[in-house]
Amino acid sequence: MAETVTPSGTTGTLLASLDPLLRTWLPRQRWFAGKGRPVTGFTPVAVTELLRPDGRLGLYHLLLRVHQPPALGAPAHPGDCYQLLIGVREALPPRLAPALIGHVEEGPLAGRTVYEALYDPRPAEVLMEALRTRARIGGLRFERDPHQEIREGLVARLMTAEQSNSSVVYGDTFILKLLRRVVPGVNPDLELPLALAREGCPRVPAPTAWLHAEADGEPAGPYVLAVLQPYVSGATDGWELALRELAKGEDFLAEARSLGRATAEVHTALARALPTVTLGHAQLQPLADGMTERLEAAVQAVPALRPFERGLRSAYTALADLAAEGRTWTAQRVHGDLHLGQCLRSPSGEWSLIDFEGEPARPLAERRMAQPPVRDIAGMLRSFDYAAHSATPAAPDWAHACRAAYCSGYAEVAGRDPRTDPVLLRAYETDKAVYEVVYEARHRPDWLPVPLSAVRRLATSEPI
Ligand SMILES: Nc1ncnc2c1ncn2[C@@H]1O[C@H](COP(=O)(O)OP(=O)(O)O)[C@@H](O)[C@H]1O
Ligand SMILES: O=P(O)(O)O[C@H]1O[C@H](CO)[C@@H](O[C@H]2O[C@H](CO)[C@@H](O)[C@H](O)[C@H]2O)[C@H](O)[C@H]1O
Repeated sequence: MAETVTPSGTTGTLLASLDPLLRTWLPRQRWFAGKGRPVTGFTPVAVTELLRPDGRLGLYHLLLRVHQPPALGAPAHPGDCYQLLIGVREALPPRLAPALIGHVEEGPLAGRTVYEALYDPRPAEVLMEALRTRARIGGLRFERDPHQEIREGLVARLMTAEQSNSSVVYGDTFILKLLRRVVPGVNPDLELPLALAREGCPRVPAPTAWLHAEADGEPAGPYVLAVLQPYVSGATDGWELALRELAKGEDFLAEARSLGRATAEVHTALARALPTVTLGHAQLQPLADGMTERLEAAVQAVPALRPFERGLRSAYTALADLAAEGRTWTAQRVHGDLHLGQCLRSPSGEWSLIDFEGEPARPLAERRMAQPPVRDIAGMLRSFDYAAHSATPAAPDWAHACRAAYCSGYAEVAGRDPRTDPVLLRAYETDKAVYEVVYEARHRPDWLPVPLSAVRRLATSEPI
């Protein structure tokens, strides 16, 4: 992509002054995916001046390629591209102290303070105004659904939740998600909600506006940088709600059933909106091989898995055997990373599904592939199990009942019960549990017993 030279200075000098500050600040951010490897430099992909720094405030939009040595055993890589919004002020007021990036020592911004601009309502409102007016600034294209209105003057606040990206809420009316690690091409976080909106599916907030950056010479097309959706005000996510009911000793059957119905509504609409394919032996064998390879890598990383390896492997060979006998399955676009935390319940009891990005660590092309819908169902079944095993004492019967209610709800809408396909379901649930073992070993070792208890069950193929 051609870089946008800022009107009041050159990209080079701006970056030279930011470089030492970003090297220490960037790896500390929750959304920075390259943790554990030093940052050795930056290349600008695009730098756009959104507000010229005057005595009070300046604002830059940056797309930066971040150079790092490759992870051990990984091939050389040009570096991930990140989206940053950098504010410039003479000094930061105390309320913006957590946003500090540092003090610039040299160049045109010498003596100024730079900071993470999303913490500051004013720059966040500049973004909203650009979306509202469908602005074109440098290579940035702010787009809006012409049928949806955005009221002027909505007050912005940054969400403080632990996230892979960053979100700003505007007056309890909209939420803007800024993607942090970006790649050129269609992003399922915009693609799927737009497709669902076209189908009239009410289970996903319909995108109101979005931000693209031109990507000259990139065959995949422009970057998707941000998506604005209606904010589900007063919502509680499914994970919080499930834990709350568990703590009260209450069942979660009606909600689990309703979540099953919501998942099926989304799957049915996606199957109408986007192509479906039939998976036979030629597709299933590599899919089962991929699951086996992930298991082998997981056993290397987490030796506690070793006693179960043989039993878990049998889940994948059973799937490949069925395919070899001529069994086929339909695949379609799916959510790709569904769990209770991705389900929001409005105060009136309606469920919405959010975050269609898929597993962010996987390549875009893989995240956009058609997959058996059971993949999402397996994710939700694991989530009920997670909730039940994080309660004290663990409540396996609670999980069992929720899982059954969820499948029944799904069947009511989709016309097919996932439990009638136990081999496929077990393979996907096993793959997810193995992923979770690695995830917990890396990020939350105290939680490792939760997926390990499922591994024990799945290795002996107990039915759900
Ligand atoms: N439409 C929405 N209405 C209300 N809250 C939302 C909405 N979309 C997202 N959120 C909140 O923002 C959080 C992060 O959103 P998500 O899309 O999962 O971002 P990330 O990919 O960074 O994890 C969610 O956990 C939820 O609490
Ligand atoms: O939400 P993310 O896309 O960042 O997903 C990652 O983190 C999740 C935890 O926050 C993790 O989910 C696992 O723990 C959840 C409870 O905290 C549980 O509801 C999920 O079922 C379980 O998989 C997810 O695996 C990981 O990719």
